[in-house]
Order: sequence, then structure tokens, then C-alpha cells
Amino acid sequence: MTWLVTGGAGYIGAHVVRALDGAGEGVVVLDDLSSGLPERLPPGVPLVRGGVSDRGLLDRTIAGHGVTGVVHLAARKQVGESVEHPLTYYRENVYGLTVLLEAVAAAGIGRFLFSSSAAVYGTPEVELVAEDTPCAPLSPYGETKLAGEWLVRAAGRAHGISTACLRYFNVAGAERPELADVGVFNVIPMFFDALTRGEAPRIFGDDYPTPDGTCVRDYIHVADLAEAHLAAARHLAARPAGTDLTVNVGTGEGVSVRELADLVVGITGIREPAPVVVPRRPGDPARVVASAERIGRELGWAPRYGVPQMVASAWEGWLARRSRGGAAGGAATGQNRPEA
Ligand SMILES: O=c1ccn([C@@H]2O[C@H](COP(=O)(O)OP(=O)(O)O[C@H]3O[C@H](CO)[C@@H](O)[C@H](O)[C@H]3O)[C@@H](O)[C@H]2O)c(=O)[nH]1
Repeated sequence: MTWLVTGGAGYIGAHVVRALDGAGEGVVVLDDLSSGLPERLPPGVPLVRGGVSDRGLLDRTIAGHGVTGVVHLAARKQVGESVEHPLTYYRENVYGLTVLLEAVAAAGIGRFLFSSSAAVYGTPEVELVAEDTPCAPLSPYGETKLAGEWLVRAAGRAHGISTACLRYFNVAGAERPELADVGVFNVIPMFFDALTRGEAPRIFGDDYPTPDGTCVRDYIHVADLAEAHLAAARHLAARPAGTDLTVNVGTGEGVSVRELADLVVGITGIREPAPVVVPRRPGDPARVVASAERIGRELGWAPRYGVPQMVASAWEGWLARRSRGGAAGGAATGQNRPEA
């Protein structure tokens, strides 16, 4: 197969590209490089520069590279930003997806993997969130992911496309330092950022109904997440056209913010200033932990890495970036120079 990976130069996308490429699948990347970095791509993987709303570019890329499957990761993903700019989120995450699905249907492509999110569940009041837990997203970001799932499944049914919606839980870590997340939007990089600036990491609330009072999340190593994409791609390829699969990609293990802060302090060795508790951040659910039963059963997938490895690999990436002078990017390599 040849997979078109949209957003393939991003933090998660580059890990997915490496997993597919390493397993011998053909890969072509479409990325507008708004946050993606060409040097994240392995040598020999073609990069087409552009967005998923550009139908002409999609048609040329699909035909020119003989694309037979799509992994769609290109999207905006910041919850807070989506509250301020909902129209941008709907345009890029929903309208962009309709254009992509039209191109996929017109080309007769039979496999489509969609990057969804645990954000579709909102505030699930259950110990383990199963895929049939009612979806009630709290932000425009989560709404666009849920609407995206509806679009993907409806297009799959109408056009005989096999589809998989992967609901990512809290993604962290890096397979190698240069692939680490360069954004400071999630808790682990936010803790690193505070500590390396001599400030105390902030724990948002310790009065939640959880064992230590801090929020509990299901952290998943990005390399394990990438393997889940490979497993889903193979699952679809082995089944009849029109198969649809919706799975949580999480570990089933909850880790509290306090436990995470202790790990970060231990792994970085930066003990002062110690983490401080500040008021709750509005909108944070107390506990969001996946049921990983379906993904294990359907895909035979299980996580290989735990939270200590996520923190340690993210820290290596953080240090590597600092040693490069803090620059987020670098020059494109010759092999991955954008085509368009
Ligand atoms: O400086 C910080 C940053 C975060 N947190 C807490 O850490 C936990 C994790 O926060 P964060 O890394 O921001 O992730 P979530 O808010 O859980 O959301 C992430 O995970 C969701 C899927 O579950 C995705 O939809 C979102 O895009 C992604 O940001 C939460 O309890 C936060 O309150 C702190 O205590 N201090």
C-alpha cells in the first residue's frame, strides 16, 4: 500500500510515518509545515507541502504517488485556542476533512484512518471510558473531532471505504530526541518549561475526587500510538471493504498530576523550586482513563512503554532542542524538500 499521511511532519505524524515506513509500507506526506518540521521525516519519504483543503493538490498527490490509503492527522489541536477561534477549527478540522474525503472517494481509495481524541467524551463520569460511553465534547476542538468521526463513518458507508477512528488519550514522549514535541501546550513540557526557567511547576488543583486529589489521565507513549496506527492499517487491509472501527488508544492505567510531577522532578533532577498547587483550571475533568479492552481485542495492540519512559524521552528531546539553541526547526534536508 501507499499511505498518504496528512500532517506527517508533525510530532505525532512523524512517529506514524516512521512506523509505516519502517514496516515496509509506502508513505507520502502532505503537510503545510505550519507546525510540522521536514527534518522529522525519514530519508526517502516524499513531502508535499500544502493543506487538505486544496482539492487540486490532493488529486495530483493521490494520482502522482499511487495513494491507496490515507492516515489523516493534519488538524488544529489546542482546546483553548478552539474556544477563541471556533470557526478556524471547524474550517480546518471539519471542512478540510470533507474536501479530503471527497478526493478519497473520487479516487476510489479504500482505507482511511482518522486521528480522533478522547476530547470527544468531554467529562466522562466512569472509571474506564469505553468506546460506547456517550460523547459530549466540551470544546469546539472536541466537537470537530466528533463531527470528523461522523463524516468519516458516513463517507465510509456511502463509498465502501474501510475506516478507523483512533481516539488518542494523553500523548507524550518521543521515539528519539529529534522527534519530540516542540510545543509547550501539555503538562509534561509545561513542567519542563517551568523548571528550566527556575519557576515552580503548577499543579492545577488538588481537591478533585481522586486518590491524591489531583487529576488523573491516561498517558500514552507516542511510539505506542504510532504502532496502533500500523496495527489499524493492517486490520483494515485484511478485512472487507466498508469495515469501520472506532477504538480508544490508551493504556487503561491512570496517573495523577502529582505522580507525574514527582516523576518529572526525579528524572530532570531539578528539585527546586518544588511543584506548587494552584487553583483548578476550568474545564478539567477529574479523571479520564481509557478502557483499552477493544484495541487489545481487535488489533492485538498493547502499550510497550510506561510513563517514566515518556517523561525520560520527552526530557531528552527537550535537552537536545536546548543544545541546538532552542530553535524549534532547522533546514529541510535535501531528501525531504517539499515538492509543492
Ligand atoms: O501546568 C500544568 C498543565 C496541566 N496540568 C494538568 O495536567 C493534566 C493534563 O493536562 P494537559 O496535558 O493539558 O492535557 P488534557 O487537558 O488532559 O488534554 C489533552 O488530552 C486530551 C485527550 O484526553 C486532548 O484532547 C487534548 O488536546 C490534550 O491537550 C490536567 O489534569 C491538567 O489540569 C497541570 O496540573 N499543570
